[in-house]
Amino acid sequence: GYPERRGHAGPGHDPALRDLGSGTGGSEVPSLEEYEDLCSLSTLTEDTILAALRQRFYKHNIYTYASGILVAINPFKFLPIYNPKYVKMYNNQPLGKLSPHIFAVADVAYHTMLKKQENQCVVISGESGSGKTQSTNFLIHCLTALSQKGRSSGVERTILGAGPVLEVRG
Ligand SMILES: Nc1ncnc2c1ncn2[C@@H]1O[C@H](COP(=O)(O)OP(=O)(O)OP(=O)(O)O)[C@@H](O)[C@H]1O
Repeated sequence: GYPERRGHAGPGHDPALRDLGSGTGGSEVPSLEEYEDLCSLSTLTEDTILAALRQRFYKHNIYTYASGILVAINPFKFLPIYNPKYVKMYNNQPLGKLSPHIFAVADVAYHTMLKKQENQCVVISGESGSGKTQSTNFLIHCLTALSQKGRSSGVERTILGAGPVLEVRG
């Protein structure tokens, strides 16, 4: 499990990341039924999983963990959760300590690579239009931001530029 996993998240946790982009100004009381990790659900059925994801999505929390897997629901609109502040916030944090986020996955892959000196792999799957390319871009953005070299060498632009070519080639 996660070293500092919160599991069932109640009100008052991690105020910096609660209900991002919901426009409620934080005045809305978070529901006790809001789970950041689907493994914390007491009853695990398709219905309870979808209900938990739906409830989070309505509050603009598009990311939810299923243990070490990140479930992302395409919001089809801009959410202000990808700026450098968030790269910094997730830097060197154990998975599950902060709210679920694609930057948390990137950060864990990056730091595990450094620690173990082994290549890491992030598998992104989903149906067409679900946000795989966008998620890949966010991952690369975070990885290059975490790497000092990435910032000066323009490697993010180079990798992102290669994406469409690779997609065309299947
Ligand atoms: N996290 C996100 N925030 C905002 N918009 C998003 C996000 N993820 C996806 N989108 C929107 O959804 C659209 C489709 O996403 P994307 O192209 O990443 O899907 P895909 O899974 O790669 O699709 P395909 O398999 O057809 O290539 C994007 O152009 C973008 O407008």
